[in-house]
Amino acid sequence: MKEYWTSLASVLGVFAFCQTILQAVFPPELRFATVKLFNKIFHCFSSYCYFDITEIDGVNTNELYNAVQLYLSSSVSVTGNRLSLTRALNSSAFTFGLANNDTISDTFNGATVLWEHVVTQRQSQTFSWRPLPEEKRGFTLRIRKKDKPLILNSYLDYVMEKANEIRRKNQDRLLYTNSRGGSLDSRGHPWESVPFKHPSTFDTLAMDPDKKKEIMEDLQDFARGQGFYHRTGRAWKRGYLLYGPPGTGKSSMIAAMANYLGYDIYDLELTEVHNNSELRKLLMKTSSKSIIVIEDIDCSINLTNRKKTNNGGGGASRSYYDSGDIRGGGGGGGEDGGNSITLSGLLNFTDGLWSCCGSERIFVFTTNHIEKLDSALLRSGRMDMHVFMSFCSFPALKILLRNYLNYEEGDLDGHVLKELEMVVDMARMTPADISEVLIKNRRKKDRAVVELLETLKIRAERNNNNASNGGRAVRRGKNDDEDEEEEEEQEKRALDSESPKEESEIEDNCNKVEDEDEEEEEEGDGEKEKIK
Ligand SMILES: Nc1ncnc2c1ncn2[C@@H]1O[C@H](COP(=O)(O)OP(=O)(O)OP(=O)(O)O)[C@@H](O)[C@H]1O
Ligand SMILES: [Mg+2]
Repeated sequence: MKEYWTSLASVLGVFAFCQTILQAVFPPELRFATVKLFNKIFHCFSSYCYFDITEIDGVNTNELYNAVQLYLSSSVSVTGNRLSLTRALNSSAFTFGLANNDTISDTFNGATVLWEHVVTQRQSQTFSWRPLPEEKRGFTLRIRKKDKPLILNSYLDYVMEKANEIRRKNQDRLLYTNSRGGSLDSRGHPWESVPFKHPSTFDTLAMDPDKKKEIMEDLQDFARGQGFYHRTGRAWKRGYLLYGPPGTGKSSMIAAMANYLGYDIYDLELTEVHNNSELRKLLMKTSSKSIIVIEDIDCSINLTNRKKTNNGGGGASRSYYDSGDIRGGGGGGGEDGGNSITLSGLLNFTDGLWSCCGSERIFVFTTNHIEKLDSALLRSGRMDMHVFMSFCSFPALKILLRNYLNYEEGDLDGHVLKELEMVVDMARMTPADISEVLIKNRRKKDRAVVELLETLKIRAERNNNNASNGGRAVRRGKNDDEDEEEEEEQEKRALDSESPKEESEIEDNCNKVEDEDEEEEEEGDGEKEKIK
């Protein structure tokens, strides 16, 4: 032990002697330069190079720092001994982090890198427009010099991508709205957000299973289609138009889409947007991987501009090109003089050059009255997929029975099922109406089914009577020389062909819901014949 202390004392003596010599040889003003020089010489011969990624870059937060922190959280949670734990606002998951001044190694394409989390006290408060944290934080990335091209080209991109993935997985989706009449928040952001917690999924959505599958596949193709969109020179976006009577699940479908893809929702309140340029700014502030929704599009956009030049229906697309608002059309026209958004502004929003300022975005418009929409708005490329949300069909009814009563197909009496199948189409009830009947009696399953069957039968009978009364009224209005049999045959043909059937269904429903006016039913039939 004595020997140990003696040798330690001699080492310290030598160290003190060297320090004295150094101080004598190098005056204080040269000392700093000498250390720098030694550092440089050391780095010249070292096979490593170092990159500092500081938390604050000038006055802005360095996105790469946050990304690295998140990226490392996935590997750190497995290997680290001392970890920092955080839970971000709106997040439902904990995030692990590298503790202060700790290191972790990572490999990428065969190259090994070392990350160090460097935390130091900020020496003096330098001048800044905003208060800076007391600690200076950053990551130092150590890589071999020979790996530099590989790491700089692809590793950092990979880190960013992985971090975004983790963020999406950890963070609850957000629902944004612009309902502040165009004012900005303290960060200059025009959207305000709340966590998006809608529980609707494609599993709970009551609709035709084939149609549902088609939509889910379309969404998947879109989400995985970066290469395809790039190759074909198309902006990476897709438009869906959901149309149908109220209470058929249009809003529920949007929530299911967001939950399926893990996207945020931007619910655009058009009545709060003052002009086209404001609309464009809102678009610019939306993020990728999001769904931009305009509900009840026929009610929210002022179509008077269209009507001014629209010579009575039919010429909708012509009005787009003829409209005075199109003067500034290429760049989002109409904003120069007006203080309201125009149809051309909306078209540019969905399809103009500015619509590609982000990527991987879905536009969803909903309406109860597709016939009121301008054909320019409906064309492919803007609204790529038109989804008719119809009255409750038998397959959809089975989904509702499963959702609300926990009934699987085999649980119900075969005879009851057959009866339900027979009346459900004729009843033309919306899933919302049927849900209400089921919710009311959800504690007494048998009663729920009996009451549902009764309601369906009553509605079916009423519709049947209405149809036969309406049919008679139409026939009364026809010229005497028209052959009745031929008329009936034409009606049958119209019902057989799919899309006119859907259109007539909406109109029939609207007539029923709004005023059940016989005259409107006549108009509906006239319209149906136009489509034919
Ligand atoms: N297809 C459906 N599947 C499951 N539930 C549905 C469906 N349609 C409607 N519902 C139920 O009815 C309620 C209203 O539906 P939703 O708001 O989606 O209808 P909507 O078509 O958007 O109506 P509106 O045109 O009035 O906006 C929902 O909360 C949901 O519970
Ligand atoms: Mg809705």
